[in-house]
Amino acid sequence: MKIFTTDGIRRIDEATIEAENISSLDLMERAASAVAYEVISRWRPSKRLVIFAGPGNNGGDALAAARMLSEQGYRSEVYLFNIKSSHLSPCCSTNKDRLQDCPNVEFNEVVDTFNPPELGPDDVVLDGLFGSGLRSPLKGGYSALVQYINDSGAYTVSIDVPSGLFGEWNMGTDHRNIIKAKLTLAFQFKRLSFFFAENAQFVGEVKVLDLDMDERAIAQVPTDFYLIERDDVKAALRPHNPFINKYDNGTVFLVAGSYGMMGAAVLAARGATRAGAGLVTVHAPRCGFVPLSTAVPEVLFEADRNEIFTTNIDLYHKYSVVALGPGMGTSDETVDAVDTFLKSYRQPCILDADALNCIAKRPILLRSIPKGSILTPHEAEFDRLFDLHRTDEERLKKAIDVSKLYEVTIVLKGHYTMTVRPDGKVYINSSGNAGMATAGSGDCLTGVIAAFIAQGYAPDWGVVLAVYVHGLAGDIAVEEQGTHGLIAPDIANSVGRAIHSLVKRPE
Ligand SMILES: NC(=O)C1=CN([C@@H]2O[C@H](COP(=O)(O)OP(=O)(O)OC[C@H]3O[C@@H](n4cnc5c(N)ncnc54)[C@H](OP(=O)(O)O)[C@@H]3O)[C@@H](O)[C@H]2O)[C@@H](O)CC1
Ligand SMILES: Nc1ncnc2c1ncn2[C@@H]1O[C@H](COP(=O)(O)OP(=O)(O)O)[C@@H](O)[C@H]1O
Ligand SMILES: [K+]
Repeated sequence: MKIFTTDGIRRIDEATIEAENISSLDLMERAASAVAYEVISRWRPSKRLVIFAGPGNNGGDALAAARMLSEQGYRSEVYLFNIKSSHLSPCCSTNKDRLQDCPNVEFNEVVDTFNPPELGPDDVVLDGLFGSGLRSPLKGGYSALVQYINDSGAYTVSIDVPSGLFGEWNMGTDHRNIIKAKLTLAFQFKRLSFFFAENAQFVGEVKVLDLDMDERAIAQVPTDFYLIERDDVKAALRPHNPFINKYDNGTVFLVAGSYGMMGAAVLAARGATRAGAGLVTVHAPRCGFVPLSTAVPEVLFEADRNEIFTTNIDLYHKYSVVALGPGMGTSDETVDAVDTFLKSYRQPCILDADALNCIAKRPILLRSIPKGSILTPHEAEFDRLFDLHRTDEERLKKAIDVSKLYEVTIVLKGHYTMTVRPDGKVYINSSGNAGMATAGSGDCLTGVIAAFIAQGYAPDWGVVLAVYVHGLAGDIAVEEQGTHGLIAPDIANSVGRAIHSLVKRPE
């Protein structure tokens, strides 16, 4: 699913109006009736409803919803903010007029002074102050109003977006000036800002309301942001050819593990084999031989010269894909080995965990990363490489820049893992759960990504599929273990089932 910018959504609104030969007011009726329906399906008419409407079309939606709710027997107190009678948008103005004779509506137009109503936790607030037309962070009286609503404890339902929140970037906006919705009723599309952890406190539960926007415009309006969902992955996964042999499924060379961290190598290897790699070789220090051959007997072991950490990454065979990092440690000798490897290996590779930490210890190595490589940092690893970032938004912006600069794909791991490609496209993952915040789950992901690329999926798309599959494996495993009990081996062992549930069976 495409995630559009505010500008893109405006273009789709306009295209819908033109294609269907309707007016903005008609589209607003559609939007408002979807909002009213949500209110009716959640609360009884006796619920106290306080509606705040701004001067633009977001306010128009709120006024139209008040009228529709009144027709269904809901009482509401409505506050329309038309400060100094400046101007209402035409649709807002028409809906103000239409509201005048409605029963059950206590209408107040705030022109200069605002006497706030008493609000408490038993009340429902409908927030139609500002939507996608917000031009700058709220301040002054609006800021005070937002804080008043937030402090009241009322159940706040935001129309389209929480007022004060921009659809994309919110750097520099004081968080006190944004409505904290319990429920956001987004028109047709989620917004990019909804996916950043720092904004979860504003958007609350998100429900997307289908306004039946013009399909052609949705297909044609460009965007750089995509939400990856089950159907996208299902359409892309290939079933096995019955005559396949293991080499057709690709070979993975995994450099992972060190004394005390062999579990990381085990999890990465298990992720790779369960995701369908034909043959997996693990290069690890000698101390890894017994744990690896016991825990994952299906993989080959290649011993480093050193007993406890990796010091020499030599490739004696050609592999479909090479992945470095899980549990490797960052001893000086390992940093040297990563350095030598990056300067001699010219194929794209996968760099995770300690491979990234080694590069962070010697940042000049960033320039030696083969073009087309895939980096899979969690937020601390990313910040070690590219400076400290306070928010997911800042981190994503930086990832977009460095992905272009170094021509690498960056998988920013988190609740919504974002895969950032050098062409500026960002793929937001929708699978996975909080139970996956457990040691080793990222190691498993490295193996899954390696396996997808080894099997011949184009790396830039294979990585997106692998991230989804890994999250789905977590979702399958959490059904049995719950979020508290989930551990990384559960995820690795569910990867096969995840793929099995997605692959189309041959007819
Ligand atoms: N397009 C369609 O067909 C449909 C659109 N729909 C709905 O329309 C919404 C977008 O409506 P919109 O474009 O009118 O913008 P909106 O968010 O109401 O705000 C604009 C007003 O706020 C003011 N203002 C802005 N920033 C401010 C600030 N910092 N501080 C103070 N004031 C500020 C701004 O003032 P101005 O900049 O003009 O001076 C203007 O008066 C969208 O989210 C959805 O809910 C649906 O009905 C479906 C059909
Ligand atoms: N709250 C969460 N919701 C969804 N997925 C999560 C959550 N927390 C972590 N994950 C996923 O689990 C993995 C954790 O990776 P990472 O932090 O590298 O783990 P480790 O280093 O212990 O192997 C990532 O794929 C991440 O997207
Ligand atoms: K709003």
